[in-house]
Amino acid sequence: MKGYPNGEISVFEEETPPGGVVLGLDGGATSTVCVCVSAASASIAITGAKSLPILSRATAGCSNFNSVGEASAKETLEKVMVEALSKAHSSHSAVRAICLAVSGVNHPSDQHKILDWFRELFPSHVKIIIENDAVAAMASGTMGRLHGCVLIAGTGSIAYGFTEDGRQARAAGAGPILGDWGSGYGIAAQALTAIIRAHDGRAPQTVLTKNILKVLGLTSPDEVIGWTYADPSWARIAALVPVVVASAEDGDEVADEILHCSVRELSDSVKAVIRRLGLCGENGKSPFPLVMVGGVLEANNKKWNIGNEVIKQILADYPGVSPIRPEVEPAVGAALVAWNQYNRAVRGDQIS
Ligand SMILES: Nc1ncnc2c1ncn2[C@@H]1O[C@H](COP(=O)(O)OP(=O)(O)OP(=O)(O)O)[C@@H](O)[C@H]1O
Repeated sequence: MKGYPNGEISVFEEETPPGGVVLGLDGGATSTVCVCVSAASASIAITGAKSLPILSRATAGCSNFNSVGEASAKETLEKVMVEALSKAHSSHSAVRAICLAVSGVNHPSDQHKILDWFRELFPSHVKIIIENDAVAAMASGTMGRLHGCVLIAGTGSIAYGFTEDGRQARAAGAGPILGDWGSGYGIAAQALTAIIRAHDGRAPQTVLTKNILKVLGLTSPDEVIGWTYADPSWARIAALVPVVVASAEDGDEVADEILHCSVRELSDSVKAVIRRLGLCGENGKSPFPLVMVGGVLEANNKKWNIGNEVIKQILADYPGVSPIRPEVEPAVGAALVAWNQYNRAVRGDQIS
């Protein structure tokens, strides 16, 4: 996920800030980002409550253990935390809380596994929160509050929801083989399939053929077969979505139908989560936020705006939805979750 302003990164000349630091991690299929922020409760007031002042930011590769294996995922997460701490002139002993929001965390056993990796690295009083990366995306739009729904559509897609009493539900996000047709990969895979079907005479001709061949530097649909086998990585395929959008905007019905299918899939995923959690209340109109994240939803195309079409479909059934497009990146959302938990615990201690 790209293009967030992320606020100013303060150059912290001194040692660890008084009051310690918290870490927020967003671990995705493409990259992992860790931000280090001051744990002090005054830090939000300083920034006018829009975000947290970021002391440092570090990036690394994929940390989804389903994709790269457990050893590599652990090494990546550890490396990115060490780098963020070092850039903030801080150390493990200054850490007060961490939120690791990592793709691939789908079950309590995944949370236990990752907790086992890091429990010994930090003092025992450090609060370590392990969540799916959708949690970071949600929190990036709500100042760390976990209530409402988040829809992510980048290379992959997932809808995730949270009730105020802590229940969670998700829909889609099972990967391209298990039908995430609303994702960037899903859209592009359908477009490539449409080219092959048209070439065979099994489906109508489409301008997608000319447009995609041009972008890939190929001359015949037969060559598309070799192109996909050469490197079937999800992000490489998903990168073709802008060609599908441009073809639809030029009036191609096949491309247009693929985008409509994506809108249906994405809005159906959100609606399923809303229904299962009862987020819309008994009258169906209770207000709740819907955070929208990812390249497929964020793009501001000439005519075809997938994000806006998804919002329209959801509002038609659930008028209480307030769409939010976050101004900070998901790693900052993860830091807000850790910051909130830590400061809530500190306030609790002060009261008791
Ligand atoms: N103008 C556009 N309109 C629609 N989609 C676009 C546009 N530009 C880029 N995209 C798509 O956005 C997707 C990438 O989004 P993003 O960068 O959020 O994904 P990612 O972070 O790599 O994936 P994930 O969130 O699944 O880890 C790709 O499918 C890309 O083709």
